[in-house]
Amino acid sequence: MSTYLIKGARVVGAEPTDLLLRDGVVVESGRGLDARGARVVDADGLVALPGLVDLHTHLREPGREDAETVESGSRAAALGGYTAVCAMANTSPVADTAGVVEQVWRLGREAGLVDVQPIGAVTVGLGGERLAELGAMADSAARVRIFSDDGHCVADPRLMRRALEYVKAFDGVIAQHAEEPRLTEGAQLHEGEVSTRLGLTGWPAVAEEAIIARDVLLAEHVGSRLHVCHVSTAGSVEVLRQAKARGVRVTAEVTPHHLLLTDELAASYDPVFKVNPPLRTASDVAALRAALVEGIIDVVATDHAPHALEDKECEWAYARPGMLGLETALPVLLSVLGERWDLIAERMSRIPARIAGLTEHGHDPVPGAVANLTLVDPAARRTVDPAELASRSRNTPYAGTVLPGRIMATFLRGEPTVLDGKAVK
Ligand SMILES: NC(=O)N[C@@H](CC(=O)O)C(=O)O
Ligand SMILES: [Zn+2]
Ligand SMILES: [Zn+2]
Repeated sequence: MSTYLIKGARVVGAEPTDLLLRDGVVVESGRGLDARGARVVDADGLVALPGLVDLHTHLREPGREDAETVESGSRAAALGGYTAVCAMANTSPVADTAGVVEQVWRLGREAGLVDVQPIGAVTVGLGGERLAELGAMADSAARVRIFSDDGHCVADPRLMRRALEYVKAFDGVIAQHAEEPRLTEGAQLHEGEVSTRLGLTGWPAVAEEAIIARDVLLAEHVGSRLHVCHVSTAGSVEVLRQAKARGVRVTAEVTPHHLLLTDELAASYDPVFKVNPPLRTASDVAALRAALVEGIIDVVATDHAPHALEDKECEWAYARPGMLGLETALPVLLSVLGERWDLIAERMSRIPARIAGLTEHGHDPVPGAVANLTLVDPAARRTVDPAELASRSRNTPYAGTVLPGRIMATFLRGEPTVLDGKAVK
């Protein structure tokens, strides 16, 4: 294993210090450390953060390797400053057995760019009718702890209750895609002024809020952990606020795009802005930002959703929903929050690592910690160019946008996955 000396990094924004990485661990910190044969990484002006952890990534393998693979998605993640990602189960075949989650887990190990933690499906084939083999997935080599039918809502309250009860045995969590399907049939974008103006069927905020309200009550009733995926409305924030005040074991995530973009973009009819849940209004965006700062929303998760060209470059109504996120998440958060490094570390690394039970992740790079970290240049500004992305897909909503911050290096267990802003393999 190699030894690296990172010179002059501001750990979570503090005064510059050197960090010595050896045998996968941060072994020493302080000013003017002796290189002693270590490879030196100049981090002058850079901020060191604990490696980012994404609770919600679509890697598309197995099944849609044309859109993304475990390897290409892992590379995109490393370039985005991530050291761990949780891979959603809506692959083909669905990750609803020990065999499939172990396959994804093994592909992640082979790629070796980030830790890939598979999420297991809640129901067989995401069909919403029968519980999948949750226990077998938990006991597998992949040690699954998060279960989700993401892409679909576990709409049946009895199944949702049973899933919540089942995962208690191994401190698992159900991550719900909160969408009452009967309220979103044929929906094309957020139900509001813009949908009325365009004459398109809307996806009402209440379809999300009604499921969150039901699920926090179910989680409270059975004493289980619930995680709410991609929260997108001001009303959802209020439901979560009340549940948390009562002590319900609920956590929630928001995506970078729901913190920055609004439904006005749908008026362009450019399917790159089609996503589920849909982009909402400016007042929802403001409420989500405030909730993230306050902690009503616990984490930022990308919902990185790569899609092949033919699934995106078509008419709005036929386009698949979803947008890329891994390579732009931190720059978007910097533009939304500014250089609030401790808050960023909390929402993008420490808390997501805790929710996922990834004990090696989410620790600040200080002596004794596993050397999972990323180095960010906060002074850099970059124009997003889809052609430069490591993802196999091109569906970023930020093409041509100038965003602050650049990830200059990422280390996974002391080995660089990104150096000088480029992937090392
Ligand atoms: N977010 C999306 O619009 N799409 C996701 C599914 C999902 O996260 O619900 C996908 O798998 O493409
Ligand atoms: Zn979803
Ligand atoms: Zn998703």
